[in-house]
Amino acid sequence: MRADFPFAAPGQVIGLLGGSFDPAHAGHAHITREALKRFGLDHVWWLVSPGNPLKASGPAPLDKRMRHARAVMQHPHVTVTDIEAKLGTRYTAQTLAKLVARYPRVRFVWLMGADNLAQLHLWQDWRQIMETVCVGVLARPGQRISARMSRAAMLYAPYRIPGRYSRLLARAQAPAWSFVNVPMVDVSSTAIRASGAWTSAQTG
Ligand SMILES: Nc1ncnc2c1ncn2[C@@H]1O[C@H](COP(=O)(O)OP(=O)(O)OP(=O)(O)O)[C@@H](O)[C@H]1O
Ligand SMILES: O=C(O)c1ccc[n+]([C@@H]2O[C@H](COP(=O)([O-])O)[C@@H](O)[C@H]2O)c1
Repeated sequence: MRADFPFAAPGQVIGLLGGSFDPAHAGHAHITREALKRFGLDHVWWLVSPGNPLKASGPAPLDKRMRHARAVMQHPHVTVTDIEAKLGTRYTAQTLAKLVARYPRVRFVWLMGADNLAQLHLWQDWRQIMETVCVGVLARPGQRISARMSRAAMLYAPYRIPGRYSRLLARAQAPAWSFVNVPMVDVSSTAIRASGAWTSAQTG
């Protein structure tokens, strides 16, 4: 295994939080800490995306986003990575296929905020994602209803693990997903960008 890919021991359960992180903020850090606890994860890897395939405008340079993400998320069980740039993937289904092949004895759980569950049916090969890994969804302000009524939530309703049993997700067989009603932090990258603070930020 190449040294620039993070280490994971056989049998470990790794949560993957993909995002633009343009910029990373307290909401990302909060759901990551909650995910570690609520889904019984050993570790979380942040996948700082080369660029969301559904977003028209490109994000800030990857190295700037990585530096800032590392400053925001300092936790012994969290690693900030640019794995997708290294793998040459942008679509989550492709990323997961490559990670599963590269780490055959590791269990991956895809993590996302409720807004992403509401949109999941627009992602490339989204059903393949649901069939490949377990999915942990964390509440986000204003998104509870759209997430619960989403196409993904409806179609995969029989495979939902109730939030009170969310720790079972780590050992479940895909398809399986769980929505947890964690306390919410009302922060977004959009709002930070709109404030101008990120454009002028010199991180690192
Ligand atoms: N405050 C939050 N509460 C819950 N989930 C969040 C929050 N902020 C981000 N997330 C989740 O983190 C992941 C990465 O988010 P992303 O980097 O797009 O941040 P964002 O604040 O949603 O950005 P933008 O405003 O540019 O869309 C997504 O799954 C998103 O749902
Ligand atoms: O695979 C797709 O079609 C796809 C479409 C939209 C978003 N994603 C992924 O979803 C994650 C969150 O994206 P974002 O930009 O909302 O932070 C990030 O890992 C993206 O690569 C993936």
